[in-house]
Amino acid sequence: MSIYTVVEHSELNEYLKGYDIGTLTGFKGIEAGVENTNYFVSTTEGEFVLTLVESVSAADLPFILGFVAHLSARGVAVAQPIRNQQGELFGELKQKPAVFMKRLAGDPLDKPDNVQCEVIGLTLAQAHLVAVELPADAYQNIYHWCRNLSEKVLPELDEEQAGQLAAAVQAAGDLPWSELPSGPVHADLFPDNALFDGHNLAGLIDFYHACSTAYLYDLAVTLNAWCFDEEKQFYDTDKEQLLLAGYESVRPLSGQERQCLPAMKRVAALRFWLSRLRDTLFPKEGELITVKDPEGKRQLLTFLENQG
Ligand SMILES: Nc1ncnc2c1ncn2[C@@H]1O[C@H](COP(=O)(O)OP(=O)(O)OP(=O)(O)O)[C@@H](O)[C@H]1O
Ligand SMILES: N[C@@H](CCO)C(=O)O
Repeated sequence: MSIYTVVEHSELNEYLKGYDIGTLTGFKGIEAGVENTNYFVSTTEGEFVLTLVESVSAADLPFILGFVAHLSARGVAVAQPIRNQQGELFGELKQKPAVFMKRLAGDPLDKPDNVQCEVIGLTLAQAHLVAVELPADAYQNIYHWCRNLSEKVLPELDEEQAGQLAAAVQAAGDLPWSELPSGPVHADLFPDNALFDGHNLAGLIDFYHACSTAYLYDLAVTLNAWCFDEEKQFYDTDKEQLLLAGYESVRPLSGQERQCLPAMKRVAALRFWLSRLRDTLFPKEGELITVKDPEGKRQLLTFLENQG
């Protein structure tokens, strides 16, 4: 469980006065999640989720929340952000940016099935199609991000892992990043960021990694997260084909994107190996914190490297 910032009843009551979503009837810290503080909030008007944003600064939120609001307005299945009485998508509580979203009905997935993989592929492509309408602000060069973080992490690794990490970072730099179609993307579309009710997708959540970068990177992150079983060390090719088919039914890949996909899956594995290493080696302070195991992502990278 990750609750970095504790909110008292009186503080939430006061904060709610800036919104037109009723008065507080109850709230509870949410166990899932790694990076932000989340509460389920019940009011006289309905059910909401309050996020105290710990992982990015307020300066990043107009892009992130503007992206989510745009997806929601264009009919993509996402949690709808709530505006306050000033029309803003976030305010401040306990000196943290604070966001209200409508609470979705479904549950986060643990192990997706084949149909859910197809649905998520289709939804991801819908998001990419609609993202094209927005300026590609907050561009993130994933290769530079990996290279910078690797410099911090490398001295802490044994020789074998350091060698693997350095080689993977170098390979990430070989991709033709500037030629690949880019725009705003989710960038962290793991199964726990998609709420499903059976096979019905209630919506995508947790856009706090959103940035503008190659759509293919977003697809690779999603493929790895939905199709690779970290416990069994098994990349499910049926799921991969279905997710890709769902995606391409809406947004077919170009020849160049298709050619770059295997290398991009390795970049996506590297990216999350690095962030999990960072969170393990340099943990944030907090009340109750969950850190995911970096080893699963290193093994995924090894698996993908062996595939060639
Ligand atoms: N709009 C929503 N509707 C219903 N439940 C939600 C909603 N937003 C968040 N949740 C719940 O809160 C949990 C944590 O949310 P979220 O994944 O955004 O947290 P986080 O700390 O940013 O996590 P992550 O580790 O994925 O970065 C989700 O797993 C889900 O149970
Ligand atoms: N989805 C990430 C954690 C939050 O970004 C991971 O599994 O490492």
